[in-house]
Amino acid sequence: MPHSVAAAEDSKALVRKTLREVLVGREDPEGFFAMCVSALGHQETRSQFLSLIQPLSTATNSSLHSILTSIYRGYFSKTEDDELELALALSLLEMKDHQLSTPSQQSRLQQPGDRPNQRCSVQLNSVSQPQGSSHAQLADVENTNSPQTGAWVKAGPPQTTRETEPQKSTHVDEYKSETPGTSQTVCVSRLSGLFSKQDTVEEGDQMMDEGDLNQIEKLKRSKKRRQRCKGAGQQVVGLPCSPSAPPPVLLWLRRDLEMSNYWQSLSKHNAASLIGSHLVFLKANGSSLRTLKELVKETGARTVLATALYEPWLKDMDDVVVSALQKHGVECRMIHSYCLRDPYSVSTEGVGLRGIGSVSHFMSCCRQNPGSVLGFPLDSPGSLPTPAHWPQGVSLGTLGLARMPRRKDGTTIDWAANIRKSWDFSEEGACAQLEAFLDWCVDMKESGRADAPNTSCLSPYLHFGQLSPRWLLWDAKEARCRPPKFQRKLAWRDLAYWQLTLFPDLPWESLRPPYKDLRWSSDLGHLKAWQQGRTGYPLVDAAMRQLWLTGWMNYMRHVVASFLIAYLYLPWQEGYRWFQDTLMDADVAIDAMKWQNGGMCGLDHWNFVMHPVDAAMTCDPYASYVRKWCPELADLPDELIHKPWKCVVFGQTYPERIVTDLRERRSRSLQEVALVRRVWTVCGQVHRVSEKGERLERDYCRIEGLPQPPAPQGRARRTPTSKDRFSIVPGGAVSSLR
Ligand SMILES: Cc1cc2nc3c(=O)[nH]c(=O)nc-3n(C[C@H](O)[C@H](O)[C@H](O)COP(=O)(O)OP(=O)(O)OC[C@H]3O[C@@H](n4cnc5c(N)ncnc54)[C@H](O)[C@@H]3O)c2cc1C
Repeated sequence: MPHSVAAAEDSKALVRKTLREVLVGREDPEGFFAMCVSALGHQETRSQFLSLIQPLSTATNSSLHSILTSIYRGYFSKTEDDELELALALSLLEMKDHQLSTPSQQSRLQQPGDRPNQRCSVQLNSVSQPQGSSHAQLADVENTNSPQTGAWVKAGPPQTTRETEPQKSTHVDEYKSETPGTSQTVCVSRLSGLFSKQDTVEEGDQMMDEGDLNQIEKLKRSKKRRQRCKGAGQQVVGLPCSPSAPPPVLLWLRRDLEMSNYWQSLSKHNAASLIGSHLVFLKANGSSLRTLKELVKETGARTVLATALYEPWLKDMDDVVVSALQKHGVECRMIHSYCLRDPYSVSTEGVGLRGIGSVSHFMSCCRQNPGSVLGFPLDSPGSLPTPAHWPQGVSLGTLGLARMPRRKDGTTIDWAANIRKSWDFSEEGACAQLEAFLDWCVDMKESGRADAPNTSCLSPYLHFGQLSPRWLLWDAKEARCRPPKFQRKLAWRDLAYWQLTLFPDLPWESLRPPYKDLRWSSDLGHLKAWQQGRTGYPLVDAAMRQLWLTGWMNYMRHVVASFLIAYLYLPWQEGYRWFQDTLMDADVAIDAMKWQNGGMCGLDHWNFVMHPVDAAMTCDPYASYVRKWCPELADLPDELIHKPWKCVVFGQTYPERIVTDLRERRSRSLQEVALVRRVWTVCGQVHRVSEKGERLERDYCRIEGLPQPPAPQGRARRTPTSKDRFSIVPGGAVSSLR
């Protein structure tokens, strides 16, 4: 089936599926209509919507049918200005039919920075990834009936739909050695690996970092480190395996996947071009394996080096490609770089499972079972040789990574404009940020303040690969910036990936089964208000607006997560998805681990809740943060700005609070948690809490093939009580009470 026809079918299937959600009350009519406009486009919606909803015109569903009809009529009979307003209203609705398997590419909604008269309707084209089973992913690679679900999008809003980057995707870049006498090599790495200094080649006892392609800045200031590397007998290498590197190639594997953030990264720094080479983009039409095989054939490569991916479903996919290549006599070697350690190599042996989920436990595991040593980072090559033959590539634009939504008049909505202003995506930008951080990190105070840059702000660069964790760790050590603390933070990162390898459902399912029984709210209005920074609580709103406008938020992630879960009772998965859609550093494993912990169902769940007002006293005591992101409150005096309801006429300048009974809500939330922790039912049997933890642990071990835990000792984790302080700001990243 031609691709466009398949995509149209996918869109229609999605529409039908969402219609079923409307029927069972899980999606509302406006949301459904918005999704239709986005998925089908204006023309198609105009011509087909009424026939799509025709089955509802029976007596049972007639009221729903008439609601949908009136939305349709209203929408298509509006003038341009009215339409913008309506589109805005529609855009505020979120899809319920999330594709949880991956960071969704949800629609961007109306945001604080948008002026009403800029509102407009859009046609969105983003496409969600397939549901996250490894089979699905493999199917995608192999082009066997991939459940690529087609556009899921919504109409809408003004500057909407930010297609976020899902997991580090399956980009592939390749290098071919043309040097006579050396083995022909294809280097396959993730995009993040491509630009980073992080790829590590292990040879015997040695760990060697693949040099980054354009670490010019780094090269200038890393003599000391280079000497140390050489002094330690390490071999300094540029690109893996071959001194004569082949052309870097980026092979785009996922059909239809839009990844604007990657696009921005790529367009900003085609690293290879700075050192005498350039990046060749290849688009795999349906099967990455086929394209890769063709490239191997074309280049005569006998070795493939690949950056390892850790998401279980992507690893499965890689395994298939590797084994297929090996069958053809191509040697494949996976290079570990995105984390400090290969999460699949971390073992609990000698440490046990008690405390699993905490970073201390994780670090003990790493210490006890060191596995391969953390090598010195190595410098990048000064230049890359030009190959005799360049593979034929396509332009970056052809990959369709950054398709912006369009208005009806055809103009583009550039939702990323503010984000571009906020970040320098180039590697130079990353290095400058790193340098700045290293300059002040010695005096770094862990204050959890929103109004001061108290952390490195490097996570997007770590995510996209302009910086590698190994270099960061090394540089931080050199700069003496409280290395143990910093090392701990990077260990958190690794811990998240370890958890994901143990529990592949981490982004979707509450890890602690009893918590699946928690009753969550489905108040879409609350969700929208939270997403848009219109909850009426200035600290929460400031953070959510910052997130929208810049793709970033730091410590405030804890505040907004607490608010969503403990005060609005919205499922943590909603927060996870929104963060995936909006964060520049959106990372499947870290994001999921943190939201699970915030939702109290993770391995290391939070023992605090950040009260949206009280937390402001410590996070933003002079209200400069709130003044910056909620300018309509800027003139309020300090003592009122975090509680504007005491003085502002609502609805005109600043939204009214969406919930006011914080104390009761918090108390109810605690009761709910206490309840599910007290009793949980499995197969009709009621288990006491005291048995639950052990049972869970044993079940996990059995499922994961881990050794059985030792007999329990010591006290069980404490259930939070209403006497707990509501707004403790723990120092640095959150740790448990343990
Ligand atoms: C609800 C929630 C969702 C989150 N989602 C993400 C996410 O999608 N991607 C992401 O990178 N971080 C996430 N974090 C963790 C943390 O907030 C960010 O890593 C941090 O704010 C990034 O800022 P920084 O680079 O200045 O961090 P720094 O404090 O300077 O730390 C340096 C690096 O260590 C790592 N790190 C720091 N804290 C943590 C942590 N608690 N867990 C894991 N790694 C950590 C990050 O890679 C970070 O860049 C989330 C936190 C919460 C509460």
